[in-house]
Amino acid sequence: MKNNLHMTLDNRSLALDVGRFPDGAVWLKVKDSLPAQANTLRIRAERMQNMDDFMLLAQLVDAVRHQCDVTFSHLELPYLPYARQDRHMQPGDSFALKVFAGLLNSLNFDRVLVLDPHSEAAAAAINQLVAIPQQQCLAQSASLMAALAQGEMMLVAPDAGALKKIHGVAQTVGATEYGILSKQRDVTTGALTGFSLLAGDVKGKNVLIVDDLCDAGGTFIGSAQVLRDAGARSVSLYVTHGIFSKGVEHLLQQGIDQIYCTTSYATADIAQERVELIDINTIFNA
Ligand SMILES: O=P(O)(O)OC[C@H]1O[C@@H](O)[C@H](O)[C@@H]1O
Repeated sequence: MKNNLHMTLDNRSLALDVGRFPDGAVWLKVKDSLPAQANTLRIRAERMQNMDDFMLLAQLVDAVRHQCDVTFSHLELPYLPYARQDRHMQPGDSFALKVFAGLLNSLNFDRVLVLDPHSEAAAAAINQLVAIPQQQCLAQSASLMAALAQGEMMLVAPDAGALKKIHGVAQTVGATEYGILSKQRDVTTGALTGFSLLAGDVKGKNVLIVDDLCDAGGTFIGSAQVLRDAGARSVSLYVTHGIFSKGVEHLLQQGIDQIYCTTSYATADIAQERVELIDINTIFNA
């Protein structure tokens, strides 16, 4: 079983072992000896996806605090699971982010650092949340920053959610204008319709669509079509969280020229000439 947890106590890294019992329950062990006291516990929980991952985190917190009096506990959670289920969307649906936040809050972290959460609901639901903003993540790509700083690319927000953040990105890269698209999603079926360019002259421009995450990619394939119809020369995509549930080729073959994303969820194996990964270590260390 792969271990996605990393921990330090007062900057000393401690080795962990994880596994699964025959009944399916997961187990975790801190292999190095724990001190009786420490000032700061830091845990990085990478690619958290399911309750096994959460149980391992909870077990790690319990194992450490059982033997060690810790003054401050910080969690780095690059990808926030359930972030998109940020309200009761339909009758019968659960507000999954709130349910998950309740579990996370029970671990009593003094700080929970999350990269570019999907919406403001995350900060409302999770205690002590520190959101690392989209622009701070994007800014760790030297090639992207150079292209944007030289005015070689025009920023585009693909929908209302992304529009809330694009201003911060524009300020960081010194862009004076950006394009705005709109789309509609049927929350029952997930189907996307009604792509349109609301603002921005993209004719002859290299554009960069900026959003928090890419899942199946429909948002960006639809957006790329509209942007190309409006005369865009090339269409690149930046997302903080690359789920790419239909693969990156699905996007690269349907109107997206270049993809940039962090390693909050995406793994190294998708990197290629047209896919640049931004290491989350550089973001957390910035
Ligand atoms: O179109 P796909 O990639 O499936 O979904 C990604 C979009 O769905 C939204 O929640 C995200 O913020 C993004 O705009």
